[in-house]
Amino acid sequence: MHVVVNAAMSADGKLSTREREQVAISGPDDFDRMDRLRAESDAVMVGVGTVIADDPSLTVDDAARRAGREEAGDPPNPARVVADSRVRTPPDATVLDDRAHTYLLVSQAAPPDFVEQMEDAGATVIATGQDRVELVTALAKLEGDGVDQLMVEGGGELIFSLFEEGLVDELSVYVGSSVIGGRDAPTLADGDGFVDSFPELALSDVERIDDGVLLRWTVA
Ligand SMILES: NC(=O)C1=CN([C@@H]2O[C@H](COP(=O)(O)OP(=O)(O)OC[C@H]3O[C@@H](n4cnc5c(N)ncnc54)[C@H](OP(=O)(O)O)[C@@H]3O)[C@@H](O)[C@H]2O)C=CC1
Ligand SMILES: Nc1nc(O)c(N)c(N[C@@H]2O[C@H](COP(=O)(O)O)[C@@H](O)[C@H]2O)n1
Repeated sequence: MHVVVNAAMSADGKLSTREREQVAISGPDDFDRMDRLRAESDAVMVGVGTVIADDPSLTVDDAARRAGREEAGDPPNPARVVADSRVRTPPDATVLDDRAHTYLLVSQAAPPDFVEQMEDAGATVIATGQDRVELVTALAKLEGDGVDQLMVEGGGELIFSLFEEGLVDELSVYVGSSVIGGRDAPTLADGDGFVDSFPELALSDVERIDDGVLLRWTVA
């Protein structure tokens, strides 16, 4: 499996505000690039924090791209993947609509009636880990289901864990021209943070887009 993390942050490294409200950091061209990346992926993943904060669709906006996927024998939209240890995804969340298939990655601590509710909504539930989703096993199961190209959009808690587990192959960060601030505002990689050994990146590309810059790295 090839895992690409793609996110947008303010000039001061924030993914959104301290109130965790969605902010349009990307401009139109970067949102279009993100749409293309979604269309090229087998699945798009977020943490449940992003589902609760943003209620995203995680679908492909451009009709021609959806048609292109269908011509290639794929569903119009990539699958959606939510890391959600205890099933906090609201039953009316947009990620559960019928535009794409959805995988819910849960832990053994997920309440069975909540799991059943998600399955009734059409989601495929994958349980790994005691209290928290065990990402290595969960991603291996997704790969077994045909997910070769996985795009991860965030947020910072999930991105940190993926780096911690050595699961990230590429990182694309759009840096927008705004300052959000806030010591408690989410950053690109939150979690507990690294203290003595840090994932090493190799810069592969720098591109000006809209009024910001796209930085691309591969993970060593
Ligand atoms: N600018 C951008 O590009 C983007 C911005 N955002 C913003 O980010 C914010 C949300 O980010 P954040 O709060 O960090 O939430 P995340 O989306 O990273 O979700 C974190 C939650 O995922 C669940 N989870 C399950 N398994 C794991 C695991 N192994 N490791 C880590 N998390 C796991 C945890 O909840 P539990 O323990 O219950 O399972 C955790 O609290 C929002 O404000 C959103 O707007 C989000 C995406 C992109
Ligand atoms: N690439 C990017 N740039 C931004 O400025 C953003 N705010 C985000 N957020 C991500 O996009 C999701 C919303 O997408 P939908 O169109 O609703 O599917 C949001 O949940 C974040 O993952 N990304």
